[in-house]
Amino acid sequence: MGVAGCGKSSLGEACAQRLGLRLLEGDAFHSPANLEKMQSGVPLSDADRAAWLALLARKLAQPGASLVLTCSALRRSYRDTLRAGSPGLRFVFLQLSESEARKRVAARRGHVFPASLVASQFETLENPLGEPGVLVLDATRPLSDLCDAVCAWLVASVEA
Ligand SMILES: Nc1ncnc2c1ncn2[C@@H]1O[C@H](COP(=O)(O)OP(=O)(O)OP(=O)(O)O)[C@@H](O)[C@H]1O
Ligand SMILES: O=C(O)[C@H](O)[C@@H](O)[C@H](O)[C@H](O)CO
Repeated sequence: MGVAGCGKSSLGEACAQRLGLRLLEGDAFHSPANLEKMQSGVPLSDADRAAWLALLARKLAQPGASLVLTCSALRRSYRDTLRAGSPGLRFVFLQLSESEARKRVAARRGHVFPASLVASQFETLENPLGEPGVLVLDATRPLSDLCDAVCAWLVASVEA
């Protein structure tokens, strides 16, 4: 989880590969209306995100589902929607400054999400620190370090 550009897709893919889990790209499940809204520079509202989060929660809660999901999950209530049917769910929060996020998003070409929307991501973001099952990582660390940290955390929590 985290704002646009924090590295969810990059780290999600690396972890899924390392752990032999399926990767579910949350962004692939946005409705055409949501995609169009973001593309035209309008931030999504709670109402816009509700059906998307409910769909992702259902996917996570499918029996036998063992997967890595990339999802912005910016607010506590959004994370609680995802947790509802999946009590073992863990979140990795990739923490990045607004200026670094804007730089990363602006450097991407052909992506639906414009750099002008980065500020709204930070206005919506509620830091998950202190919620159950959360690992906070500095998103500027090298990808392989981040992947090591996630895997070590997961293994430790399974063994505990
Ligand atoms: N640990 C990292 N260090 C440096 N650059 C990174 C790191 N992780 C990702 N990036 C770069 O930052 C950009 C955004 O990464 P990525 O697409 O994985 O983020 P995201 O959170 O999935 O973004 P979005 O939700 O907007 O699709 C990419 O150009 C990627 O190569
Ligand atoms: O909740 C949201 O506002 C969205 O999920 C965004 O975070 C983007 O889809 C994503 O980051 C793509 O760049």
